[in-house]
Amino acid sequence: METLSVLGAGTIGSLLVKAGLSQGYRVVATGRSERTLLRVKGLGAEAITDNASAVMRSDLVMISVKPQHFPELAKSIPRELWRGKTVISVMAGVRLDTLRKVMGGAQVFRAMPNVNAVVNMSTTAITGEGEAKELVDSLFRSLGVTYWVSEDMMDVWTALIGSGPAFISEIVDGLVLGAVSSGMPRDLAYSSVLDMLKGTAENLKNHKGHPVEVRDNVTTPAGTTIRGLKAMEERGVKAALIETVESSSRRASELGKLIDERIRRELIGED
Ligand SMILES: NC(=O)C1=CN([C@@H]2O[C@H](COP(=O)(O)OP(=O)(O)OC[C@H]3O[C@@H](n4cnc5c(N)ncnc54)[C@H](OP(=O)(O)O)[C@@H]3O)[C@@H](O)[C@H]2O)C=CC1
Ligand SMILES: O=C(O)[C@@H]1CCC=N1
Repeated sequence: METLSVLGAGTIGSLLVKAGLSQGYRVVATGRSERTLLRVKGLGAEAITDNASAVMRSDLVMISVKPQHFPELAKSIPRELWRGKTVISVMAGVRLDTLRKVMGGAQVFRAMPNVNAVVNMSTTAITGEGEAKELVDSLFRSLGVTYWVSEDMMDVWTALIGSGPAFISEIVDGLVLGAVSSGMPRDLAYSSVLDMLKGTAENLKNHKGHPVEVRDNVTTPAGTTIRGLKAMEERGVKAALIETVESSSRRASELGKLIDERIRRELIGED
């Protein structure tokens, strides 16, 4: 049985632990706090604090600490331990080039799943090269669907798909509040808006054309929809959504640069 380690078994790391277990790996997970360790133990993984030992014992290593914690994590693992390992980072922004600087001799991939992995509906982008490609793909397929993309798509993917569930949740909350404000009980509004969201996604997928065509099919002249659309235009909802993704994507590349600079300075000794 092969061993997979998950360094940083938090929100996403725990889902990676579940994926590893479901694929038949022996899983070693790391964390700092008792709470994190207890949670992954409950999932059926071995839980430890020693990252170096976890890497040493595994064939496949997933890195799921926050990007800001990566330099500290990297410092705690002797470089020679990475040789021959397959490593998958899910950290936002941190580039393959930066990871390879730290993990010379490893086969390195980046993946960007989303929290919908909790219901096996993650939409995961993966980038990287090497013979482990199929193995990496099948791990993430156990959490939903996968797309292989070039690395220059990863920052915008992180914004659109990684952070996307937060943006959609915010929109859902706004719609529900609108219904409550118009007299509908909250529970009814919430459950019906989720069904409508699912139905709209299926409808758009089936339609295959541009989403504005579906919008126009709903919009009766002088009817109800056009009044709502006008309010959206007046409040700049579309512009706000464009800026949401742009801004979030800029942050991903900013994080990537910051971590790269820290790795160069603190681990490679470059100025
Ligand atoms: N949340 C999301 O929807 C997504 C997140 N990501 C990426 O996943 C990564 C993790 O995010 P998320 O799961 O939300 O964050 P969490 O804070 O939930 O998880 C990070 C975990 O890392 C652990 N950790 C930190 N430093 C160390 C260390 N030195 N050794 C061992 N464990 C350590 C923390 O342990 P402890 O709690 O014990 O301190 C924590 O459990 C990020 O890089 C993020 O960019 C990617 C896609 C989606
Ligand atoms: O907010 C973040 O930085 C992470 C990356 C994608 C989702 N959550």
